[in-house]
Amino acid sequence: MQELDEKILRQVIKPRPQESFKGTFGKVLLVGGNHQYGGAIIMAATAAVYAGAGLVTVACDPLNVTALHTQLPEAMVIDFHDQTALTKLVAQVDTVVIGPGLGTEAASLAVLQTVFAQTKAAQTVVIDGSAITLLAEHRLPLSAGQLIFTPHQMEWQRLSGLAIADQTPTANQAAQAKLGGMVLVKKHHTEIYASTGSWRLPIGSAAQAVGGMGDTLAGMIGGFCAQFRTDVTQAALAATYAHSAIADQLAENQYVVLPHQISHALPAFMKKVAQSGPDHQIGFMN
Ligand SMILES: NC(=O)C1=CN([C@@H]2O[C@H](COP(=O)(O)OP(=O)(O)OC[C@H]3O[C@@H](n4cnc5c(N)ncnc54)[C@H](OP(=O)(O)O)[C@@H]3O)[C@@H](O)[C@H]2O)[C@@H](O)CC1
Ligand SMILES: Nc1ncnc2c1ncn2[C@@H]1O[C@H](COP(=O)(O)OP(=O)(O)O)[C@@H](O)[C@H]1O
Ligand SMILES: [Mg+2]
Repeated sequence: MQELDEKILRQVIKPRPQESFKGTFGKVLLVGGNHQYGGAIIMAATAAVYAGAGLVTVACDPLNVTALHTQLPEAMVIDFHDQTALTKLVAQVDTVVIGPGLGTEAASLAVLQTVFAQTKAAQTVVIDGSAITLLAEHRLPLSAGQLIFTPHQMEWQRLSGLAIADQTPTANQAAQAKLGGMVLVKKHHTEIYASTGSWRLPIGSAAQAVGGMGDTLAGMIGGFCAQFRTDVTQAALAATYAHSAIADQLAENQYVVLPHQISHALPAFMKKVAQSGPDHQIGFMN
């Protein structure tokens, strides 16, 4: 297992080409946010927008639209119960993030089935939160897209069948091989498994143990994969590293770090990375 380090940031986050427009930087659809968990999809969408995705659309329960637009007017929105609109939109995006606050009721399952059935091999699909729990409960046919699973340890237990105590690197790698795609087992020192290797995140702290922290990571991964799509694995690794690197910088002066603070810090952090040389310590606050 390789230690992930700061180099991954510079490998992925480059100065933007000036000959460009919003379409150059990718289209992301985020699906989730039922009646109970509107905050989750707002945090995920905020992360995708602040990470630099060119166009961001949210498919959620219409109850959350006013709250979403109050925080994030940059995002477009559709009702996730509208199967026709959802199907049409899935076909138009590069990346789908599904699961933050999706819930596990019948309507949530129908939404997940539509997204899985409509996504194609060229698309990246980030599967988080309730989508992982639903998948573990219902054993659905998987999406044809490039899959990135982002379970916390209990979600990984549900999906892989490995009890938390048995989630060793060897067992996790074998479970990833069976599942396909990329798997981030989120915890203190998150582990990432892909068919091309495995990585351990050596940074991050208990200041991040706040609801919504994973929703924010899922949105960041979506934003990075859509924008830096030449290598989706590298993009997901860079997003994971950036999420905790920003949290560590904020935690120098804060007892807890709120998920939205990571998103709000992203543009300045990414600017520093894009203009930094190989020996430069990246600190967006200094
Ligand atoms: N503001 C919002 O709208 C928010 C909405 N959210 C949305 O809620 C949905 C449900 O997601 P969820 O993660 O909250 O619940 P679930 O999947 O039942 O897992 C919790 C169970 O697993 C256990 N557990 C063991 N190890 C663990 C570990 N390392 N990390 C975490 N848990 C661990 C844990 O143990 P316990 O805490 O009880 O000791 C408990 O028994 C999902 O869609 C998500 O996006 C949230 O993001 C919050 C903010
Ligand atoms: N003690 C900790 N040390 C480092 N990272 C942590 C710690 N606690 C939580 N995190 C990080 O916070 C995120 C939590 O994800 P998740 O449980 O899905 O949150 P939520 O669903 O509430 O958004 C993960 O990225 C995890 O690695
Ligand atoms: Mg989560």
